[in-house]
Amino acid sequence: MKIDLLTTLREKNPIAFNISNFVTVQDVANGINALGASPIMSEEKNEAEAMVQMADSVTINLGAFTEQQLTQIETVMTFANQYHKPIVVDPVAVGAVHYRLERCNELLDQKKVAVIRGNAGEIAALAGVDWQSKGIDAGEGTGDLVETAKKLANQYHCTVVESGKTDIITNGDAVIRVFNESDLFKLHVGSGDMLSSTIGCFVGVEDDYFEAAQTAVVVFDVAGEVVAKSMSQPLAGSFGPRLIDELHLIDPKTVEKYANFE
Ligand SMILES: Nc1ncnc2c1ncn2[C@@H]1O[C@H](COP(=O)(O)OP(=O)(O)O)[C@@H](O)[C@H]1O
Ligand SMILES: Cc1ncsc1CCOP(=O)(O)O
Ligand SMILES: [Mg+2]
Repeated sequence: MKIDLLTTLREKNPIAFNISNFVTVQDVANGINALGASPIMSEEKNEAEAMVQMADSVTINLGAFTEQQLTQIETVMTFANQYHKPIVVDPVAVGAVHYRLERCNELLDQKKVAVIRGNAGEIAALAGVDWQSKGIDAGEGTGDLVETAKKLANQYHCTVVESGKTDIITNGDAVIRVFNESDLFKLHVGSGDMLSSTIGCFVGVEDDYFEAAQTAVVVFDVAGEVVAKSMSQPLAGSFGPRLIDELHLIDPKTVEKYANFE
């Protein structure tokens, strides 16, 4: 666990190119900016090469893609592979919508990605493991969460972050479990999108994507935990802005103090 990557990130201010969704794009942009990276979003295929050339990483969120945006996504991922820029994929609701699963499988079969970050339902769907997803949420299942994440990581030779009460991070062999968590994450639509984009920020400054993902998850989860502990009641509308506040304020010593992982 390289917690000092947070200092490196704030020194380098990496450009994090995000193809986002209209639901959470502002939270994602503000979370990246607060953390210390530099967000840029685009929906225009014709500027894909320029965007990828200047970016340190690319995060692809499949939350609300259209047929036209899928063409932009394919173009961006092609340039990201060509220019050796790490790609993070957030496969929103692929466990609930077969069309999305098919498109995401095609992208993963054709392009090289650094990290896939999803909830248990999304990771299980991509790994071909039986699970009952529920819309954008994890849903229910009996599959082994660790084996499912490892299977997908080995399927695409990448790092997988399977988020949940315990976040599971694996490169297909080693496994890190992060126990920091807060129920308030579930109250805030966009928590997963923000986690994926946070991972995008860290893979932009660290070539060991397994390490980068670990630090991103711990920083993000500890930030959420610190905010939740400061709130006397679960205020759904306040958690998001306070999480962005904490992503700006949190320092490596606080992360070190509260980090709970194995
Ligand atoms: N049941 C839970 N209890 C506490 N924290 C959770 C729970 N599920 C997810 N989280 C946290 O919420 C954040 C977003 O993860 P998740 O909700 O799984 O993604 P998504 O929003 O894409 O479904 C992660 O930091 C994760 O640790
Ligand atoms: C509600 C919704 N619909 C399409 S994308 C989206 C946001 C999903 O955000 P998260 O997966 O972080 O909860
Ligand atoms: Mg999600």
